[in-house]
Formats: sequence, C-alpha cells, structure tokens
Amino acid sequence: MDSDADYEALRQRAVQSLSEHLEGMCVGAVTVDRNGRIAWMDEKYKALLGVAEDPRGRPIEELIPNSMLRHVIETGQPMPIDLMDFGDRSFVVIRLPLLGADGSTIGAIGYVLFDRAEYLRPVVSKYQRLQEELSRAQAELAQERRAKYSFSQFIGTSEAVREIKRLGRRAAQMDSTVLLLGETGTGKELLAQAIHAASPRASRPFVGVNVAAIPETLLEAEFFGVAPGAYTGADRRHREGKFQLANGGTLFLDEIGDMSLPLQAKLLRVLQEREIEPLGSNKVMRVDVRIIAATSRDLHALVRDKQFRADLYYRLNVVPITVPPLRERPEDIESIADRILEQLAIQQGTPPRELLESAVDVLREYDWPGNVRELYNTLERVMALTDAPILTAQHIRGVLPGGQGARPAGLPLQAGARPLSEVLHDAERSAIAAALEATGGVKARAAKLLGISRASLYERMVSLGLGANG
Ligand SMILES: Nc1ncnc2c1ncn2[C@@H]1O[C@H](COP(=O)(O)OP(=O)(O)OP(=O)(O)O)[C@@H](O)[C@H]1O
Repeated sequence: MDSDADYEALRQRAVQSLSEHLEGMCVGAVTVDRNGRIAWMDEKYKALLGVAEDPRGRPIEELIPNSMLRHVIETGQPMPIDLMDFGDRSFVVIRLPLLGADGSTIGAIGYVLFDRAEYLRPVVSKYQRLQEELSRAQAELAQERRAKYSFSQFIGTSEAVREIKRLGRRAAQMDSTVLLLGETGTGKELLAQAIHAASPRASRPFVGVNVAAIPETLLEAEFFGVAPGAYTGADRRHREGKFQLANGGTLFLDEIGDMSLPLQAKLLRVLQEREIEPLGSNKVMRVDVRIIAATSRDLHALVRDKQFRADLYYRLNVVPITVPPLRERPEDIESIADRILEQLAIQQGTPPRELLESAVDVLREYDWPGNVRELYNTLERVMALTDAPILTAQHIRGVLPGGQGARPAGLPLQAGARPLSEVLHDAERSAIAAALEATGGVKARAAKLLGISRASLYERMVSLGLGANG
C-alpha cells in the first residue's frame, strides 16, 4: 500500500463492499433515477412488496406510496433513518442520494433495514424509559418548588398576626404584587409561601431568590438566565433564570432593598413588559409570574436617599403587608415556641419538651433581634445542652446573649468556664449585631466594617440566627 492508486482502489472496494453489506443486511433495496422512476429493485424487496413483474421505469410511488426517495432527490439530503408505513406495517428505512461524477444528484437509493418496527423496540423503549425518568425528575422538581407552608403554619394569636393572615389570604386571591416588610426572621418567606399556596397558582412553582445572598455580578444571570454560548469560557450551556423557573407561578424576591440600581432598572422593565431577555440572547421571552418582594430595610427611606427607584417602589408596593417584630407581640411567643419545640422533637426523635411558665417569661422579656429564627436557634441550643424534659428560666437564660452564665443542668463545668465554641459563637454574634446596628441594618456597609464580603456576612448571620434564609 504505497501509492495513491492503491488507496483509491481500496476506497472503491470499501464503497462497493459497504453497499454489498447493506444489501445483505437489509430486507430490501431499491434505486430510482433523478425522475423518481425505479431503476432497480432487489428480489427481497419485490418479495416483500409482492411485486411479480419487472418494476423498472415505474414511478416509485406506484409501488411504495409513502416513499420519500423523490424528496431525497429534490433536496440532495440523505435520510439516515426513518420509519415508513406500508399498509399496516412499518419499515425501518435508510435513504441516500446518488451523486454523479460532477456531484449532482442523479437518483437515490433506499434500503429497508427491518420490515418490522418491533426490531427498534429496544431502542425505543430505552428512549421511552429515559423520557419517563426525565418527566419524573421534572415532576419531583416541580413538587420541590411548590410552597411548603400554608397560613395554618404561621403561628400567632396576636391581633397583628390575625390581620397579617387576613391581608395575606386576600392578596392570595388577587394576582397583584405583594410587598412584605419586616425585620429579619419575622416570617416573611413563610408568609410568601402561604400566599402562593392559597392562590390559584398553587400547583405551579414557588421560586425564591435572595438578592443579598448572591454576588452582584451573578444576579442578572440568576434572574434572567443565560443563552447557550453567551460566555466564551467553560460555561456555554443554556441556563434558566429564576423568572423562567417560576413561570406560571410565584417569584419571591427576598431582600429586594439590597438590589443595585442598574438591576432595579432591569427588574422594573420586566415588571412593566412581562418579558425577559436571557443574558447573551437577543430574543425576548414572555413570562407570567406573580411577584412577592420582601425586605427588612426601610424602603421608603431608601427611595428618599435615591438608593431605590421610586417607580420600582410604587410598582412593588401594590399590596404592602408589614410583619411586626416578635418583641412587639410577646403574646405570640409561647405558641410559636411550643410549635418549634414540637418540630425539634420530631426532627430529633425525642419526646417534646415543655416550657415552665417562668421560662416563657424569660422568652417574653428578651428583645429577639433575630425574631422567630433566633427563637428557633435558641431553643435548638437549649435542647442540645440539656436532656431535661421541662425547660426552666435558667435553661433559657443560659443560652441567651448576656445571660447570667447559668449552666443548663447536666453540664459539669467550672464556674465561669464555657465551651470555646459557645464563647466564639457569642463573640461573633455580638460583633455582627453591633456592625448591623452601627449601619442601621445596611448589610453591605456592615460587611465592610467587619472586613468580610456581603455574601459571607449573610452566611454567618444565617448560621448565628441573625440573618435570612434560616
Ligand atoms: N409566625 C410564625 N410561625 C411559625 N414559624 C415562624 C413564624 N414566623 C417565622 N417562622 C419561622 O422562622 C424562620 C424564619 O422565617 P422566614 O425565613 O420566613 O423569615 P424572613 O422574615 O423571611 O427572614 P429574612 O428577612 O431574614 O429573610 C423560619 O423557620 C420560619 O418558618
């Protein structure tokens, strides 16, 4: 094998033997000329079709009504695999154009690979199985995205809570934008889920996005998605944004007050036009989402200081609901604490603990800067520190910041000595609380004071029971 002529001879032999193999493998073969008239048909195909006389010269459709060979001639494009109906049977076929020496289409050849589509069953059933798995995964994801909470889970008997639930139920029936206002941990997200669950959109997704927890540079992609190949880097795949994921359902925009002005402008446009444009795409997509926005910041003041667009504020502030902090509704604390103790007992597989009246008094006296989330974390810590079935005032004081250092029963520690993790926890907590107080709750500035990023401040706040997303 050393000359071009040898290689060419080998190629020609390969072409010929490929065609012989195909003929051998298949159950029928036919060739047509450029006018779609039969030029040749093998004996197997004739037997399959029940053709007795010589078919040459007849238009292909006279013998095979559903033939697509004429289409192959017209387009010059092969049809590598297809199903063709013949009477009550289905043939699995391959169709290829035949090219002349000058490259023009001079006819076409068709092979019937199998005369029964059942031969394809293993492939089809594998495809069907994959399709089923995909739809199951999608259904599970949709289930996951359903709201997890209803109004009955929003505990409290205070007048404030009753009014919040009344407003929430009414808002659920309307499709208008809801703005939830209130300190961190007051239950704004729970309320948003309850509104969604009571609305006509309940069977559609509930998608939450925390504006403060996502780095500014990624927010736009997170919101609006990314078109395939939008970046030249490694990530060239198509990614759906939260607006697409929430389509037909509810999009919960938490910490909306932390959104940058440029993104506010984009969000406003989406709310006005109900259309989004994925990053790197020049096509707009219509979206149908109900927006529920929330913030722990004073949006009105942000508008005054030109940190928040007035037009966006008015668009969001259609149905405002303010959730008061826990310290302003101490009558709710006992029922919420009981519910939390029940939940923790279920989670840990232990019998539920009870609170002595004096323990409830201590809970009512504390001012709960982290609200219900902090109450949850506090009770969780008490449960981790003691096995006592009845929780006393001392148990509670022992874990509250600035507590008397009273040890929960069962911890044999020297007076004054505390576990290092607890000391560090308290120190970190007070540093963060002080920074937030100094900046009036503005997380970006508090993070700067503490010398950490906004996202990691957020993470620390969550784990210390001070922040969002608990
Ligand atoms: N009234 C309530 N009854 C029962 N659980 C509550 C109530 N309010 C809040 N919670 C619970 O407290 C925790 C914090 O609530 P949630 O995350 O809804 O607060 P948030 O106001 O959205 O906080 P952030 O502003 O920090 O995002 C959650 O575990 C929630 O289930």
